[in-house]
Amino acid sequence: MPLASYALGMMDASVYAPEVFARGLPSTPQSSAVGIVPAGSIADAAAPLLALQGIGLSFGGVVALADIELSVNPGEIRAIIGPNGAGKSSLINVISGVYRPDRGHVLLDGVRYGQVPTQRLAHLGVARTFQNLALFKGLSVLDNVASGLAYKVRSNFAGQVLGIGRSRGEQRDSLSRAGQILEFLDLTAVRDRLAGTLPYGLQKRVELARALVAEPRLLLLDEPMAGMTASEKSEMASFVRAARDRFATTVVLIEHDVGVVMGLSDRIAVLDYGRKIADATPDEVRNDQRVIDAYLGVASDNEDGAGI
Ligand SMILES: Nc1ncnc2c1ncn2[C@@H]1O[C@H](COP(=O)(O)OP(=O)(O)OP(=O)(O)O)[C@@H](O)[C@H]1O
Repeated sequence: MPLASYALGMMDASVYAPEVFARGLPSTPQSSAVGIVPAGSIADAAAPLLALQGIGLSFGGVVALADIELSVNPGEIRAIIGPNGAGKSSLINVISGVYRPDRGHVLLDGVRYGQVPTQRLAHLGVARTFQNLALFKGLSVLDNVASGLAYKVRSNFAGQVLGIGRSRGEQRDSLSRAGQILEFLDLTAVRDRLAGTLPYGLQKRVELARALVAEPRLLLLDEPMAGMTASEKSEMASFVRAARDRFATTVVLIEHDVGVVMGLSDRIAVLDYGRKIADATPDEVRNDQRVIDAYLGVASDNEDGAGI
């Protein structure tokens, strides 16, 4: 069985959306496929791509998020920063449908959604990477990236195993799209290597490629530069910016390296004890006394805060 078929066979192959093979994604998610609920009005052109309204989330007695409002415009690179325990991971898990908030709503293009099974997230036009690498280490780089398109495959498992009919065409399309993304992210030289044998920084870039291959409307990056060297971080920042420019993808990222965040983001939301204490441009955030007291004054004393 070809490795790509193996990867595709492990994924949800129940829904196929041929339009996503073309550049640009449909402006309305496939609500019937994912069980999302229209918010009551059709999104207008000026609406943010992502809106969080009054989000609250607690774990037992611990308030992780309190009354969070966030509005992310199409094509924006938006960072979420804050001290340890501030609520960053909780927020990205709410946006990506892993957690259902106790209060409030998440709207994508004006359409509300709640808890979404991970394999359904792609149908909303949302892709994410993970803080800890989540690649198929025993598969090639090419097959890993092609697996980012598995949710579109409509052929059945037998077709994939035998490589016949519609399945063969879908596989060819997926591998061809994966090859293009690898070229874009300067990974062609390692396309046939097993993902698990690559240096850590390259594996993080392969994860970015897998998330990008479906040209998501919203790309969520969970600490994309964690564990990287300074030069790898700056390279990754360039690729994230290039991806936004090329695919008009909106990016929301969590990142501890404040120096990288300041250089990469259009706007930055700062969390502290589950509350948003600032939401502004990098320059404004850098000079915000509340942010300095809660975070930057501390962050600049450690390695991650260098260069703010
Ligand atoms: N699954 C969970 N169960 C119980 N408490 C949790 C859970 N996840 C998060 N918390 C708590 O919610 C608060 C916010 O945590 P969260 O991980 O979202 O913060 P963070 O800003 O991502 O922190 P870090 O930078 O250390 O990753 C913390 O007090 C944390 O202990």
